[in-house]
Amino acid sequence: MDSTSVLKFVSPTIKTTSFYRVFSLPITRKLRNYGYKKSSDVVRVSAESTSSDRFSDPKWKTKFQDDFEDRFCLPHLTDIFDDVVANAIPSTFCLKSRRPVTEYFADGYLLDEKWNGYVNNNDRVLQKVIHFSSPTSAGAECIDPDCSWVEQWVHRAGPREKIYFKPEEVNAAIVTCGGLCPGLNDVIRQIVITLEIYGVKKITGIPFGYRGFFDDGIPEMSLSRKVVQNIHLTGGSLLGVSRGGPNISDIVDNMQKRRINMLFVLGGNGTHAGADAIHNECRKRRMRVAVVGVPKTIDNDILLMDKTFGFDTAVEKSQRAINSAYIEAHSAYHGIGIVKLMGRSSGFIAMHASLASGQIDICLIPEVPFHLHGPHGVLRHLKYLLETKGSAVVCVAEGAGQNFLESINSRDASGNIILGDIGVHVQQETKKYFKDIGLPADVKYIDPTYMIRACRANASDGILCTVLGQNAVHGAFAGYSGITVGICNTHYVYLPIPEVISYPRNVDPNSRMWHRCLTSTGQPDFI
Ligand SMILES: Nc1ncnc2c1ncn2[C@@H]1O[C@H](COP(=O)(O)OP(=O)(O)O)[C@@H](O)[C@H]1O
Ligand SMILES: O=P(O)(O)OC[C@H]1O[C@](O)(COP(=O)(O)O)[C@@H](O)[C@@H]1O
Ligand SMILES: [Mg+2]
Repeated sequence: MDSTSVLKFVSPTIKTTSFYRVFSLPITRKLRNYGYKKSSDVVRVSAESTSSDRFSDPKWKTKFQDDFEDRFCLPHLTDIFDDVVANAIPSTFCLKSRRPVTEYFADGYLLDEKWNGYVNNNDRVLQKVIHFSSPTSAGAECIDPDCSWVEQWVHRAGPREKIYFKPEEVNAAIVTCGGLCPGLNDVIRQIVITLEIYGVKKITGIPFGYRGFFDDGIPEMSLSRKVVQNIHLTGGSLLGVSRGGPNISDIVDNMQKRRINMLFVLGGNGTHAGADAIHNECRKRRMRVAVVGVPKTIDNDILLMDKTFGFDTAVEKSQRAINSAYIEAHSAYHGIGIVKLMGRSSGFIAMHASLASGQIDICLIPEVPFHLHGPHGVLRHLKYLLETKGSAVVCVAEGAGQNFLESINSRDASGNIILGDIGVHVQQETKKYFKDIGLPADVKYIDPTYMIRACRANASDGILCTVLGQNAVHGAFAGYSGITVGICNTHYVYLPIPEVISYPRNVDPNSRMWHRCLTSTGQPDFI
């Protein structure tokens, strides 16, 4: 396959809002997925397949930045309603006083103070903080063949001094979709508490994901600080979750019927695709509605963020399973422990859990192909480990090695491909291999998936959920819609939904983190 055909092949799946996107990270990752492992390859491929005079334009950086700014511009009620600017009011979210504040404002500021703690609409956060000097640097993400540095700014999250909804007119709803994830209750709690601080009285919980908009048999839940006060002390979602559900038009019909004008949507890529479609449908119908997402993905597979809530907890909770596998393996004669961890298409949990434990000899993730059999295969290395160390522990992400499994050819209610069980497969192949070669091996398999997912959030996720939940409400009051919240280089940001879900975020096999994992496990390439 020549380089041009690679680009042609990948381009339909990529949003090409402009030429400059060709050199941006999404394609870099996509190309790597198609066998171009080094950044140098990526740049070479890209450079060959586009006219090089683009970069000889002295203004290309400015154009790139303008394009970036356009893509990351946040949809706002003022885009479609002319009168909302005039109707914006000083924020009712008071940072400094417990008194009712509206009467103390003049032009949005407390009369006696210059500082008010609000975030200016023009505040920005730098999206990329490393200047890679060469495309061959580990994990390099280059936008041109020289790996030039171009500042890429995204919008800072937080309370604004002007708000576009009168709290007494707000009819807020919260919905949690997809699979469970530690921290869902923490986010629900913070959204409710923050809405109440703004002065909102009508807050509804939509039960069981998008399904709850449709099924009249499932009663909605009225939410208040009193109801949510202690919900973060348990895992799961107070509202329930589900996959699949009604079409967008039916959801928006239902929102209209219920007069919902602020919708907070907690979920992963699928949920966010739904949230963006709801936002667009509301615009089409000229509804004054703010739709704001909070990314929930235990797999950590959403783009542009340091991490998503629940991920830290998942890594922490994995430690018990890994340690148990280690103890079992270590205590047996020729013991092999295998642990399967979540990660449909991204191996972040497996990689981080392996790094954290220091007890893993082999970490297998979807992003890095491997052989089980053969001279360089996993099984041959396990034999070596038994002979040299006496035991071994394997951590495998659920999406790894799917090429070894017969495709089940079915999808869940949301359209996600149902994966084969790679953990069971590795266990069975390991047992068979050692039986065949006549070497005793005591193989133990642990799958802690649902025990991990159902846990309550740990302290660091608890903080992340708190900030994200609060910022979601600030974003809605600020008049944004079709946005989501995230943490970017330790700062909190708002991002347009399409930018974070254009494809799943993956572990970069050329990143320092994956290399660190390899250093820690000591595993060779299994190819
Ligand atoms: N492309 C899409 N457009 C609209 N809704 C979607 C889309 N993909 C998934 N959904 C809906 O979003 C919800 C959650 O999706 P799912 O894939 O199960 O979880 P996650 O949000 O964690 O990826 C489901 O109700 C599903 O029907
Ligand atoms: O059993 P379920 O509900 O289909 O969930 C399994 C999936 O849930 C996850 O934990 C997270 O998936 P979502 O982000 O789609 O909720 C995946 O890692 C896993 O494949
Ligand atoms: Mg998903």
